[in-house]
Amino acid sequence: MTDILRVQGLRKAFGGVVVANGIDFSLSTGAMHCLIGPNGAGKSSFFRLLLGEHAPDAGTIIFDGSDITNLRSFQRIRRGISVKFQVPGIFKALSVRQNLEVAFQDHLNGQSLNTKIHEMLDFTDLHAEETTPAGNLSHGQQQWLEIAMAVGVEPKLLLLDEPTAGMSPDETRKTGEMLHDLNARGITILAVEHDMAFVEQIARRVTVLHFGSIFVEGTIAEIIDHPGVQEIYLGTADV
Ligand SMILES: Nc1ncnc2c1ncn2[C@@H]1O[C@H](COP(=O)(O)OP(=O)(O)OP(=O)(O)O)[C@@H](O)[C@H]1O
Repeated sequence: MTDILRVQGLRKAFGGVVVANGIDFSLSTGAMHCLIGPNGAGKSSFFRLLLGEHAPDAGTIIFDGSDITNLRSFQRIRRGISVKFQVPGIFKALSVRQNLEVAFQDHLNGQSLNTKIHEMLDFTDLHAEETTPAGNLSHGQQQWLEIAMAVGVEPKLLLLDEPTAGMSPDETRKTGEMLHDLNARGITILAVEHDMAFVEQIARRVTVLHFGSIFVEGTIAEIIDHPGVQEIYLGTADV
């Protein structure tokens, strides 16, 4: 299987704070992968480096066979990277439909735009809320709308930063099913997540980030049993 993403020696510091300390990371095409690590490990910074929101001090990012290290964010998005950050990125005063229109209007128009909107309303189970202002949706529905906005443009790689934060157990389970569905449609998924039950539901492999470096990678069972991982979560590891 080919790698959709290959990161080598990625480094970034803000003054004395090193957020990426020579990250080497690969992601197979079609993977469902989780990135975990204690608070401040550098997970969100890693996403911002992948998306081009931070310029790295060193290292390379190869996406889908091309070096994208020096591309701007919009160019990376155009090549097929889509992201949903933790902070909701929906327009709360606009209706569900209008949010989807805003997300897709640069890529689709006319009947194809309408078809895609209906497909995404089905996918999120939000048909009944088509004209509801997005701010009136439940927390889970807002997150699903944003996932739909991120995937309607048919990305190759979807980055999700804590997609289930603040969700009820039911909403979390449903989100896991939606991600499996997207993965089955061919979208590679990399998610930052704290909820280990959710990690278990979606991830085939897990990478642990600690102090801006890859600490260990393995199956969920290997990660849960890894004594070093337990230590870094307890804050006693000397890495
Ligand atoms: N723009 C910035 N300038 C200075 N320091 C930053 C900047 N962005 C992040 N940091 C610092 O880098 C470290 C890593 O932050 P980051 O948000 O990437 O971690 P995280 O693993 O996503 O944490 P959490 O799980 O709490 O979201 C933190 O100490 C943070 O304060």
